[in-house]
Amino acid sequence: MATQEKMKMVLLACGSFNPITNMHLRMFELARDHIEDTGRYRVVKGIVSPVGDGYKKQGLIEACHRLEMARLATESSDWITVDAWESQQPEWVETAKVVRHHHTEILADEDNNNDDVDTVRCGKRRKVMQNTNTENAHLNLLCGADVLESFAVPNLWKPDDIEEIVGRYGVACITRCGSDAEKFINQSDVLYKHRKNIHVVREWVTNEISATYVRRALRRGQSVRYLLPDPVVQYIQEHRLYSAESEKKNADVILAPLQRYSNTK
Ligand SMILES: Nc1ncnc2c1ncn2[C@@H]1O[C@H](COP(=O)(O)OP(=O)(O)OP(=O)(O)O)[C@@H](O)[C@H]1O
Ligand SMILES: NC(=O)c1ccc[n+]([C@@H]2O[C@H](COP(=O)(O)O)[C@@H](O)[C@H]2O)c1
Repeated sequence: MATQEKMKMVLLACGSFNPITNMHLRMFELARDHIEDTGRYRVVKGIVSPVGDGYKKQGLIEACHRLEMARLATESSDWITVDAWESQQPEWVETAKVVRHHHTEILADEDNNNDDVDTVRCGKRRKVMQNTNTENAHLNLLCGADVLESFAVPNLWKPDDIEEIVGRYGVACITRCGSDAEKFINQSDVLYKHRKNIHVVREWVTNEISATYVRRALRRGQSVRYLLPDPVVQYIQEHRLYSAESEKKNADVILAPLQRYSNTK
């Protein structure tokens, strides 16, 4: 019996990463195991995409620091990378747009690879269409169950964006204390419709490392070692990040998506 070719899958995590924690890295490993276990996919890449400063979340420090910490955290990984595109946009970018951007990049990479193969085979450059198996490149948004549940918060997500993310691309959702992903999917018509595109990934070692907790510990001068990769702990110390002052950033500002969608009514 011919073995079916596995489809390539890229995992994209969008978030504040303020700062990136060991749990963020673990999410990638958990999702890769789960998705490869289906026997249908080969997870080839993980992308960390820190949100831009325009998101205006309380306590969000500058993107350049969050990016650098994410880079330090992933430098020893052979499959997780950091991408600066989202954080470099002048305004906050909807997650659906970020997903679209990365999917386009992946397809372009695939085309280039196919092009190269063909160039070698034919000895001359020509436009290749027949080898371009775009069906083969999949991208899932990787997130915690809290993000999935945030789809129900009024004025936070555009319904079309949810439909696009879940229907066209798919989601890998890591369970989180206090969230019931399966129940939420069952209660949401759009998520139920696309339930086959949602991988609910169970974290059996319930783990509540959160960036909020890490920032609080840092403000109190408590150790955050082993919650974050060592080079990230060092970077935070060197740059004296996270203080009572930094936590006040954006305190009186409305979160960018709430601002954008409340104004369009
Ligand atoms: N302990 C955890 N379990 C499951 N998912 C998590 C956990 N921590 C973070 N995530 C997920 O990681 C992604 C990026 O995290 P992000 O930095 O935005 O949130 P966070 O760590 O919860 O930060 P904050 O505490 O500042 O809200 C999100 O999809 C979030 O749901
Ligand atoms: N409408 C949207 O596209 C929308 C709304 C809220 C949050 N998000 C994204 O979800 C992520 C959530 O980050 P936090 O959990 O740190 O708030 C961020 O990347 C943010 O851009 C997207």
